[in-house]
Amino acid sequence: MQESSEPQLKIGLCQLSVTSDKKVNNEKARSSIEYASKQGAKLVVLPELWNCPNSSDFIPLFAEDFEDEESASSFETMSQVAREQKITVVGGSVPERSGDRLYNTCCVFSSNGELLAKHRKIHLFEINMEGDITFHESDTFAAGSDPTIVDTDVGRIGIGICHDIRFPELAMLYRDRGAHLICYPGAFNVSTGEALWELQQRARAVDNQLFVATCSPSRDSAGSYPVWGHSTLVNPLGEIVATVGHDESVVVTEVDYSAVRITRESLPILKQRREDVYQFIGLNE
Ligand SMILES: NC(=O)CCC(=O)C(=O)O
Repeated sequence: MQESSEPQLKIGLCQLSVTSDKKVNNEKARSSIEYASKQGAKLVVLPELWNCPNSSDFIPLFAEDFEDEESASSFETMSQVAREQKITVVGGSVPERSGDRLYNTCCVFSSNGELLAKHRKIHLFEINMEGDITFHESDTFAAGSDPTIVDTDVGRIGIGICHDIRFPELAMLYRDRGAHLICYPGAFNVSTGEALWELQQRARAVDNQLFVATCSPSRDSAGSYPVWGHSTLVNPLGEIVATVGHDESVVVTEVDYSAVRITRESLPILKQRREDVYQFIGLNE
């Protein structure tokens, strides 16, 4: 197992209140990253759709073509602040425009501000709970089709966005490729959040014996989408290291990568897998 050169690091989870003013959102992201950095964080995670209300009216207007500096103020803000603060940024997600498509995209920046990776949300959120919530993310966004695993100054990180957390196969793939931390910027909703948000994080962490970090917008964010909040860090035993309620807040906490090795040595479940017994390919056909 390849361990990070820095086995202990501080991570900042920036649970931001999203407004309908992109400039304000960019400034909030900047100041929350600066704050986390002052507390010693070497890695920060921003929320899903932190620069834009989660609503089909706003998303096309706020979308950025990352190749075009003029349209990409959120992209540029993340790159700049990463470089200024010498901090790795898992940039939550922002709407990305590529040709005539929109993607829900997480950009990861190195501590010198270089774009290391771009994750386009793979599993778009679809829900129909009668009398409660209906949401069809695929009405607005196209789905990505690539897993994203990225080598940073602070270790090898797998990236998923919100609903991606419900698919254990993606987390297993990241674990197989050597990730010791999976970051899921997310915005679970209040109808599923209480029962499932923490459970999904702990399940992905405990099954794969790695850290899971999540970061959500706060409940009072603009738009009609009811956000659960509760940004959290979970360790490889499935324990909550730090979490927060639904208000705007920056959580700075510690990731101790040695916990991955210790957990895997003491409970070697990953070596006990019986792939001769369970084969999934073709199950749905
Ligand atoms: N933004 C999302 O993908 C929401 C996912 C969610 O709330 C769920 O229950 O899944």
